[in-house]
Amino acid sequence: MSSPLRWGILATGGIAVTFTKDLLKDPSTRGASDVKHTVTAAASSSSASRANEFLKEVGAPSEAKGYGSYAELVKDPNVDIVYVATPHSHHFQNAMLCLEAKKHVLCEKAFTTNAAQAKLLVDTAKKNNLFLMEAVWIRFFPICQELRKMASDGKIGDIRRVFADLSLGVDVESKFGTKHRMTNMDLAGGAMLDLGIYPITWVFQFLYHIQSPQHQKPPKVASSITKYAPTGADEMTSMIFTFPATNAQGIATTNFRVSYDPDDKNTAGPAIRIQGTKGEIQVYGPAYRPTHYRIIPAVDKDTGKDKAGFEFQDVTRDIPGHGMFWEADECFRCLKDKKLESDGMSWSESIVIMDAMDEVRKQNSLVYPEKIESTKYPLEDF
Ligand SMILES: NC(=O)C1=CN([C@@H]2O[C@H](COP(=O)(O)OP(=O)(O)OC[C@H]3O[C@@H](n4cnc5c(N)ncnc54)[C@H](OP(=O)(O)O)[C@@H]3O)[C@@H](O)[C@H]2O)C=CC1
Ligand SMILES: O=C1OC[C@@H](O)[C@H](O)[C@H]1O
Repeated sequence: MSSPLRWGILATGGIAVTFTKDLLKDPSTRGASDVKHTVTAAASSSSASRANEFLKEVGAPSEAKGYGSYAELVKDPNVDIVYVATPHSHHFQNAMLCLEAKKHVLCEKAFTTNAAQAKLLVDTAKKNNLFLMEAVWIRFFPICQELRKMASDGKIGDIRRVFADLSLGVDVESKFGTKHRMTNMDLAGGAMLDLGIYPITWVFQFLYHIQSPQHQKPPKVASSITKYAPTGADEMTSMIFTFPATNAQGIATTNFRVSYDPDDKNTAGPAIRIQGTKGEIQVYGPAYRPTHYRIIPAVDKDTGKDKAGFEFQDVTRDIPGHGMFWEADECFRCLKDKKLESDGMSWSESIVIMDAMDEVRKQNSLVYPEKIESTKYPLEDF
């Protein structure tokens, strides 16, 4: 495909601005010469003027159209793919709108509110021969690709355990209150769907994704949730995933009240530890935007002799922007190769993860309002 991929942006909130600015960066600044992106339209559910304001703010081409409804956006013949950037409560309805209008979709995380909705999106994409991907952007960071390759090449031996955390350390009452999308159950608020998806992704990258197909079995789940009493959203969630083919364990935690990095200086240590029989990979920086890793070789505990066969390494990888362009580049490449799904974030893996999060919610009686858990499409008055 030599012409640019033409993006439509559905919603104009915080992440839509960040993503679109990244998308419009010159690909050569990240060393990519095979991709081209443009923005041809954006829509805001509030007004066309908000959409036009957004297009100006992100520096979109002057011909890009601003719409006052999502329904108009998906009818635009100059849009190839839609980036869905609404709260997770709305992903199912919004992504269905796009797929039914025969548009390819990149849908923000968490994919949907439950696995049943995710399965329906996948069925609809398949039926309509469309590309669909959950926007778990870190999967496409070169640093993550490098670490997955290193681990699958056996550098740290058999991986037995992964610890991963993404916790904010905020005063929930003053920072979010009850209406913010992070705590509002009507918007599928809560730590797990918003933040927990990252530690879960780290666990899955190493204990599921890089495993051979016969080892890619859904994990057994044990979990505990503490709720934010005023709304019932989860504010502290800890999960243990045991993968049946290897018996390896992934411990994923997320928490609004304490931080993975309380002093913003990494004094607390790595946010992620990938532990193998020959050594350990430690990842620093927030789980959603890692920039730095260490590899620690293991020694034999009895003899003190090296077990690893490699030296300690401390590596920093700069990100030439926010880092969201890499997932957009993946969309371009998949479409160029006529692939409906990405190997980096496959449909089946998104569904296995949604299933695991459903199980965490079931174990802790965490239920969202019926309307946003519904698999009916379209839902009136949504
Ligand atoms: N990948 C990443 O790094 C990040 C991803 N996210 C994900 O992106 C999604 C959106 O998050 P974020 O941009 O921070 O959220 P914002 O609240 O900033 O924006 C959400 C936008 O969705 C639209 N919207 C439609 N219906 C509603 C509704 N009922 N309530 C609120 N907004 C609505 C609005 O746009 P309009 O009025 O134009 O229609 C709104 O501006 C979430 O799913 C989140 O998980 C968020 C932050 C970082
Ligand atoms: O995806 C995300 O990553 C960054 C966080 O600050 C944000 O809440 C979350 O949605």
